[in-house]
Amino acid sequence: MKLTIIGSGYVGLTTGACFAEVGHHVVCVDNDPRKVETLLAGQIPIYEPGLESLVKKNVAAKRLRFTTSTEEGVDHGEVLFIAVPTPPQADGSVDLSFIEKVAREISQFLDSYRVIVDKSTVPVKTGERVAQTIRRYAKPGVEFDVVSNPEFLREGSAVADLMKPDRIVIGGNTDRAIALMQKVYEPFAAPVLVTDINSAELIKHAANSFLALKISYANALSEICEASGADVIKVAEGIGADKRIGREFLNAGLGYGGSCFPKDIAAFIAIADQMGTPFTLLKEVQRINQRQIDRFIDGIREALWVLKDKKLAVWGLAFKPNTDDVRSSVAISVVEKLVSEGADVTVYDPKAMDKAKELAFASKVKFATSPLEAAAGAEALIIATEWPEFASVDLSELRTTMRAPMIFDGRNLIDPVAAADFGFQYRGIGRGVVETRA
Ligand SMILES: NC(=O)c1ccc[n+]([C@@H]2O[C@H](COP(=O)([O-])OP(=O)(O)OC[C@H]3O[C@@H](n4cnc5c(N)ncnc54)[C@H](O)[C@@H]3O)[C@@H](O)[C@H]2O)c1
Ligand SMILES: O=c1ccn([C@@H]2O[C@H](COP(=O)(O)OP(=O)(O)O[C@H]3O[C@H](CO)[C@@H](O)[C@H](O)[C@H]3O)[C@@H](O)[C@H]2O)c(=O)[nH]1
Repeated sequence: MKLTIIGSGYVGLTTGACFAEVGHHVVCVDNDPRKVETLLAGQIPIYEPGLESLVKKNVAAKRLRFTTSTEEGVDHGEVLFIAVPTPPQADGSVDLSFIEKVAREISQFLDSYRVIVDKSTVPVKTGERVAQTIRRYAKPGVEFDVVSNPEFLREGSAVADLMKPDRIVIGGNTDRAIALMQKVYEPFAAPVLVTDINSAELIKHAANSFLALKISYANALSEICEASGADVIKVAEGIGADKRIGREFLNAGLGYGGSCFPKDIAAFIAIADQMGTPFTLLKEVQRINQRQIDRFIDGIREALWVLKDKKLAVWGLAFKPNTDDVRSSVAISVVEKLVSEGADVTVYDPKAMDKAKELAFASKVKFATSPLEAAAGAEALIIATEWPEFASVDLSELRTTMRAPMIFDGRNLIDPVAAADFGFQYRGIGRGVVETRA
C-alpha cells in the first residue's frame, strides 16, 4: 500500500521504516528541513536500536523516502498518518496546535478519498475535531475518514515493538476506513482491536496512566521497604509472579520520566477534569513520582552532609537505557538538582551526551568519555540510568579511581553485596544502606 507519515520523529520515522519493511511504499514528511536533509544524506537523527539499518535497507529498496512537502505526502498516501508532537501546556492539558496545523495542511491538498490517521497521543474527542477542521478547510464534497490508531512503542525497543506489537488499536467510524487500516496492519499478524474513535483515543491515555501507576506502586513500596528493612526487588518478584499482576513495570527507581508518561498522565488528569470526572488517583501517582526523586536527593545530602563543591560523578543522562532521548529525563533532573546545590558534577552517558549538550544545564557540568573517567576523583557516584555497560564496570577499578567509596544507585543496577565487598558504601532504592565490608 502507499502510506504517508507526517512528522518523522521517534514515532513517525520508526513507524515509517517498519511499514516499509513489511512491503508498503512509504513517504515520511517532516517540516524540519534539517531533519529531512539528514535523512536524505543517509543519516538517522535519533539513536534507536536497529533503526539505522532498517531505514537504509528500505531506502535502497525504494520503499521509503523523505520530503518536507506535505503536498507530496498527501498525493502519495492512501492512508496519511499524523505523528507530530502533542506537548503539554502549563496546566497539563495538551497543546493540539501541531495536530490542528497538520489537519489544515492536509485539507489544502485533499483531492480524493484518504484515511487520515491520528497516531500521535491525543485527548479523547480529538478525532472529531480533526474531522471538523478538515471538512471546514477542504474542497466541498471531497471524501475522507478520520481514524485513531494510537502507538504503544517504547523507545529503546521501538523497532521490535512495532514489528511484533501486543495489539493494534483501530478506532474508526466507517467500514471503508477500518478495512483499509486492517490491510495496512495485515503483514504484522498481530491482534487487532477495532473500536470507535473515542475509545481508541482513551485507550492510549489509560494504558500509559496504568503503567505509570504500576511504577508508582513499586516506588511507594520502596519507601516502606527502606523503613522496614525489606528488599523491594524481592517484594516485586513475589507479587509479580502472580500472573494477574505481572513482574513488568514494577522496578522501583528514580520515578518515571521521558517524553510520554509525565505529559500523558498530566493530560489525562486535565482531560478527566474537563469532563467533570476528576481522576484523583493519578494525582497521587504524580506525587509519588516527585517524592521518589526528592527522597533520593535527600539521601545523598544526608550521607554527604554538604553538596557544595563535592566532586560527584553521574552515570546516565538518557531517560532510560538504549535511547539518546533526554526529554523529561529524571537523570537530568538529578544532575540539575546537584548542580543547583553547588556540586561539581561530571557526567557520562553512552548515547545521550550530544542531545544533553544542547540543554541549559550542560554548561554547568563536565562531560567524560567513559564511566571510569567520570568517576575519577569523585567523592560519590550516582547511577541515574540503568545502561547495561554500567553494570559491568570493574568495581575494583572503580574503587581505585574514586576518592571516596560511595554509590547512590537510583536504578538498583549494582549488586549491593558485591559493592560492599569492594569497599563501597551502597544505597539503592528500597533496599536500605549496605555498609562497606572491605
Ligand atoms: N516517543 C515515543 O516513544 C512515543 C510513543 C508513542 C506515542 N508517542 C506520541 O507520538 C507523537 C510524536 O512523538 P515523537 O516522540 O515522535 O515526537 P518527535 O518530536 O520526535 O517527532 C515529531 C516530528 O514532527 C515534526 N513536525 C511537527 N510539525 C509538523 C508538521 N506540521 N508537518 C510535518 N512534520 C511536523 C517535527 O519536526 C518532528 O520531527 C506524540 O503525540 C507522542 O506523545 C510517542
Ligand atoms: O519498571 C519500570 C519501568 C519503567 N520505568 C521508567 O518509566 C519511564 C518510561 O519507560 P518506558 O515505558 O519503558 O519508556 P517509553 O519509551 O516512555 O514508553 C512508554 O511511553 C510510550 C509513549 O506513549 C508508550 O508508547 C509505551 O507503551 C510506554 O511504555 C522511564 O523513565 C523508565 O525509567 C520505571 O521507573 N520502572
